[in-house]
Amino acid sequence: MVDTPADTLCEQQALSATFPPQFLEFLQSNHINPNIYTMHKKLPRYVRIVQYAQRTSEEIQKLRLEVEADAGCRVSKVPGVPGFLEISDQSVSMSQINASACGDIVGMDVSSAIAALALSVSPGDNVLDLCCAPGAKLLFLAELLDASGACESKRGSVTGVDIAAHRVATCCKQIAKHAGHSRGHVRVFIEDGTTFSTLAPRDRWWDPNAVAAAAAVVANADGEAENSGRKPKSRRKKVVEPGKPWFASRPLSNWYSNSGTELYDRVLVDAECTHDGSLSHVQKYERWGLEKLETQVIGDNRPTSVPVLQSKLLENGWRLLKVGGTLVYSTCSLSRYQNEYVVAGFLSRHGEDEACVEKINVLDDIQCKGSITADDGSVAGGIVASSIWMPQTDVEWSEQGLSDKRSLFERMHNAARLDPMMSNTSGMFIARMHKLKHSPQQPLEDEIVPLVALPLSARVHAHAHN
Ligand SMILES: C[S@@+](CC[C@H](N)C(=O)[O-])C[C@H]1O[C@@H](n2cnc3c(N)ncnc32)[C@H](O)[C@@H]1O
Repeated sequence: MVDTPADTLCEQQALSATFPPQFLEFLQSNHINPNIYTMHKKLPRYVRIVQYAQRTSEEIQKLRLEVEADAGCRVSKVPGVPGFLEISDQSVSMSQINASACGDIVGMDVSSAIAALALSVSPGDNVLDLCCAPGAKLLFLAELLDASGACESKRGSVTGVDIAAHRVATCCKQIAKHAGHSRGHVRVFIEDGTTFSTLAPRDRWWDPNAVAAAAAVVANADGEAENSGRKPKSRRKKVVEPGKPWFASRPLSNWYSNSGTELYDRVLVDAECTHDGSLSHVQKYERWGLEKLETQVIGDNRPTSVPVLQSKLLENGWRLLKVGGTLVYSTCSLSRYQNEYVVAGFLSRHGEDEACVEKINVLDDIQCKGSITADDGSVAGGIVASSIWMPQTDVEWSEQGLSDKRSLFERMHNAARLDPMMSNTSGMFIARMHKLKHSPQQPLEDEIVPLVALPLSARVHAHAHN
């Protein structure tokens, strides 16, 4: 069904009436188009097929048809994004799909998949996920690593870090439920990603004979890791404690008794943000009470404190990355203060000989594969990325006070935005960075800031309403 301009206008007016004024002001001061929230019902729902690489094409086709029958609408594969299905009707609930209850599929937006795929995980990589909970990307990365042949090469690991204990508990539960074979590579820490310093597991730590033992590790509902049966009772239960990792696999925990010597090959900084681009996140507040949008999304002066946190997470992720390695910085915010200005601040501390923002090849692949086509030949859409934000004219550069900073924006032109108004996905910013050499010296704590802070007037305003 095609919307008329009158439909769209009504939706926009309804939005202005429903969102709390402070949230609308936050959108305005962050240059975020409020109309993105009219897209939620128009976008498809995306799901990921768990353990995709281990399934035959016949099994995948059978699963797709089962999901289609339960959903009662068209379900198609997403071109260029292996293992993802698109359910054409966003209002379909996961609870009505049997494959979800059986753990064969999990809900995950394609924008998140693109952020993880942008890392280009290769066989044997040691991957660090610095803001990992509740674990959607971590699980996907573990599967990608497994599918890349980690099992055969006996190398590779995924290390998750998150500061929020309750979210790590959910992450551990997800690993226990869905990671299957790939859990043999995973460990998770409750720690502050801005100071996390544990190095990657040593090369060739992994013993295929121990995979069965890894399967005996489960996480209970409180986020406690248990080893079933084998150890004396006194040692059986390990509560996940700050500073101590929860191991999804015994071989990895055996390794941990030795100290790490390696930096990471791949680092994902899927940073804490105001989640304003995640349409499903904002949608949840319709059930929880829209007034909570103010306290939880923009309360505690978050619009100004979060970009500083993001800059510190990015800086620490970079410190832990090998020369020759790849770091992906992503957020599900569409605020330039949390995206372009954070990356520009980072590039101002790391010269062209140290850091280069690379093309996100997977986006090209997805976009060139074009529209999503169902088996019946009908076209459902297609994923389209937008360029980063930057002033367009000389006047705009000087108005923004960025005339002498152009080169920083030019250096990041390969980063991308997924804007729900045109991307056919939820909102996401993705920058993929290649490390050319180590920094001669680490920046001082108070130097680690975004290039531009939220203007004072907007800051005072957000603060005055708290
Ligand atoms: C956007 S969410 C991450 C989503 C996750 N990557 C996924 O795909 O499921 C951001 C996460 O950052 C975590 N976080 C916030 N501050 C942090 C810090 N200082 N160190 C590590 N994690 C932090 C939050 O607890 C939250 O789980």
